[in-house]
Amino acid sequence: MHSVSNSGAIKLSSGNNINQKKDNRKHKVKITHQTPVMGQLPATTSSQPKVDTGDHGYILEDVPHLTDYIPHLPTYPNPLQDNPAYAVVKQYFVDTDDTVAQKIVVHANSPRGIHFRRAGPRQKVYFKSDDVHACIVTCGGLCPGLNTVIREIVGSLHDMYGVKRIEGIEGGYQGFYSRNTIQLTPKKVNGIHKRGGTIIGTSRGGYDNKKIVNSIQDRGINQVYIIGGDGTQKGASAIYEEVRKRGLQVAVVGIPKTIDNDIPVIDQSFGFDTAVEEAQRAINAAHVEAESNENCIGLVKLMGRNSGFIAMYATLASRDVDCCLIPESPFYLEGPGGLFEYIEKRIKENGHMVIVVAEGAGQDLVAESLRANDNKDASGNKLLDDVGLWLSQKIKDHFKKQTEMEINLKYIDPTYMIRAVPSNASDNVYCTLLAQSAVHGAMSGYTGFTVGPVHGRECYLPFYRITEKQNKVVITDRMWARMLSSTHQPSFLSTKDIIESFTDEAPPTQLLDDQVADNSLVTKETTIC
Ligand SMILES: Nc1ncnc2c1ncn2[C@@H]1O[C@H](COP(=O)(O)OP(=O)(O)O)[C@@H](O)[C@H]1O
Ligand SMILES: O=P(O)(O)OC[C@H]1O[C@](O)(COP(=O)(O)O)[C@@H](O)[C@@H]1O
Ligand SMILES: [Mg+2]
Repeated sequence: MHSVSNSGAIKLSSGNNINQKKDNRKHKVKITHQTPVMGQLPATTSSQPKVDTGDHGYILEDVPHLTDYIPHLPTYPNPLQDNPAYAVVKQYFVDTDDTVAQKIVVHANSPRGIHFRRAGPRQKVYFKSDDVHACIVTCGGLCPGLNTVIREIVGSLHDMYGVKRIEGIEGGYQGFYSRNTIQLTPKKVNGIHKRGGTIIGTSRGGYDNKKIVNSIQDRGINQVYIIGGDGTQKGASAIYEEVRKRGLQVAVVGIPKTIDNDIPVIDQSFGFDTAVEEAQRAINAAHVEAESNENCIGLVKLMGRNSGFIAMYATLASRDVDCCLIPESPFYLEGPGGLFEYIEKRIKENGHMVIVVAEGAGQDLVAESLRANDNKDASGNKLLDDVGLWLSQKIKDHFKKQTEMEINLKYIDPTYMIRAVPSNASDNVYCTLLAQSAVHGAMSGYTGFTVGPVHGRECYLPFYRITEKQNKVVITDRMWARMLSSTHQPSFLSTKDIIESFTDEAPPTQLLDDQVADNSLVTKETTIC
């Protein structure tokens, strides 16, 4: 029997008929009374996706469980059942069959589509509290909220499950085999959410799968919490595979971190909200400078290597920005419809303007005028040329040589100031949910997964789902249109470009994948709304 909650969480259970009727009426969907065929596929070998199917096109993209490769593991009652704080919560434990729909905008005849396992505490756990030896590692660039996640993992393990042995791995992945660990206790992490950075340190590079798993095995660690971006999660997935190959009872859990918000599937990544808020300060400063000086342009560079979410949201929030440039939207400088023409128009009209540029924007243009740069950082990420400095120079040169107009340009690069701040209140709550979900998942025996909200519900996601592609701003989407209409900037796109953007790759849509044939639907229903 199927039931659909308002939030999109779908429950596969033998629930009661009254609820069934209510849901059918509410959603006007004819649901036949058949039990979904769960568990049809055999337990997977490593690195194969674990997929179950049910009726009406229902698909569960499940995450691995320790019992997939270590059968007959003993279980224990969840200690939370005796926790007074949760005593009043009705149905505190998540039903093992609860799943969350990936896409919630559907048509009457839509197949039910892809679902993910709902996160949360289970009735049975696969670790005795006294036997748990957990570790936490943070990798990649800084992001507001890292300390909050650390604090909340420690708090959840300790307060909910009575776990005492928790270690921080110092300085990212390489810390597993080259550094000492830091004992993490509730006292040690008290108040760290009010500080930026990560108390256990982070790094790029230094990933050595065998050495890391040896270290996990030698230290007797059986729960590994790995906080980091796409590179980190790829590494976490390989650690899980190696742990599984060795047959270890070790839960490997990823917590996705990216200030750029470029991780797909999840609603948003932690620290993004804080970054957008903090970016307002830089934009305000640029606006104050621009307004107070004659013919002045305030130029702000914001983070966003491949995705322009911070720039787009900061622009939309501010309303003082006249032009926002992001990696997903190519632009050009010279000629009709170009950036210089628009700047000239705005300065003539208004006497000043504010431009926001994401760090990955216009890299093709920058590369044309500077020597080719193939430099990479320690993790193998391409090092970008500074588009902010390049654009400042280009604008100055153009106005000096080509026009009568004297302009004044103030350039602000707040990158490290933004990502070094502590997370704001909303990110703190979000980090708490992520950390609690991660801990519940590991204690329940799930492994090889990452956590995150899908339509507001915390889910367990297979690693491949979040590492296979990057989340990008869809420039044929309503959100980008909202942004364009707030700045009045040119779109820099011809009709031909728009048509090509559809044919190159169909934009993501809320509708299920096999309904994406008609582009008129796609433009109406997209992921960000
Ligand atoms: N494909 C990969 N496989 C395994 N480890 C990786 C991979 N890409 C990056 N890493 C490791 O993950 C860590 C963080 O990666 P990085 O790209 O710097 O940041 P992020 O995790 O934020 O993307 C580094 O220690 C790096 O060596
Ligand atoms: O200077 P660093 O430490 O290499 O980091 C710079 C990069 O990190 C970022 O802040 C993004 O990092 P994450 O997506 O991993 O959070 C980018 O915007 C920027 O290019
Ligand atoms: Mg990355």
